[in-house]
Amino acid sequence: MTAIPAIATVIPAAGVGKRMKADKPKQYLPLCGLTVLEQTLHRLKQVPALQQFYLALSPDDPYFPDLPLAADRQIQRVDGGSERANSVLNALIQIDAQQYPWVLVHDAARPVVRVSDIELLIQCCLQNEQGGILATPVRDTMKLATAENTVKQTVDRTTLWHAYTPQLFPTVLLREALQRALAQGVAITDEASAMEWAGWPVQLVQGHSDNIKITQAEDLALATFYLEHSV
Ligand SMILES: Nc1ccn([C@@H]2O[C@H](COP(=O)(O)OP(=O)(O)OP(=O)(O)O)[C@@H](O)[C@H]2O)c(=O)n1
Ligand SMILES: C[C@](O)(CO)[C@H](O)COP(=O)(O)O
Repeated sequence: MTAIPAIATVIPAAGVGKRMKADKPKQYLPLCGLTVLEQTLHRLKQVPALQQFYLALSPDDPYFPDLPLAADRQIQRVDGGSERANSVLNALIQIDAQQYPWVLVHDAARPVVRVSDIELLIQCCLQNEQGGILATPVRDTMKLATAENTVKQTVDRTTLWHAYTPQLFPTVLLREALQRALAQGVAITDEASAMEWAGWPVQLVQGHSDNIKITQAEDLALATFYLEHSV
């Protein structure tokens, strides 16, 4: 077993949840007696290596101060940005990379992540000294579409994976990669895409597909099922 150092955690939670079409951002919707954000923090806090949490919130977020989490001294609030990548970068800038050489980034909107999968990701990355992400191989037959939405061809699925969070990288490398990629206008949908763009290897660590992202209304019912059946 590799010795695990303290790891900083960034939680992007500054989105508005357009696709959810609710009366508040999805991270504040109720899920099994807590908010989505609280469920996510509850999972992350069960991992002993995760010690300091940088929570990126909209600067005018009116909901967070009412949660008990607001009094949690392990949580540092930072201002979110216009896109997810800007929110993550704002948090990375606050982290002392000497104290926390590795940083784990996890969406507030993924409340069902398994503690054992987070621990597996940490173990694989530290053991191989290489950043990585939780992911699962695609299961269905995959099609490449034409502009007219007809099938151009069937794609080899053996090399295709779904990318999830958490994603774990050396703090300095991720900060530099994100800064440079954003400055050059590269489209960055997750941390791995910045690291790939900068030329760093990214491991795929197989997790579980119940690590869903709450995106649309029906996802809440599925997350409720998974939480109630305590995966
Ligand atoms: N400017 C942004 C946009 C998103 N996020 C966060 O990034 C995670 C994943 O983003 P997504 O699911 O796209 O959330 P939203 O942007 O809120 O959703 P939508 O695209 O439907 O508006 C969420 O925890 C969200 O709060 C963020 O911190 N800052
Ligand atoms: C980071 C992410 O959750 C990985 O699956 C995802 O990229 C978030 O953004 P999306 O636009 O909802 O895919």
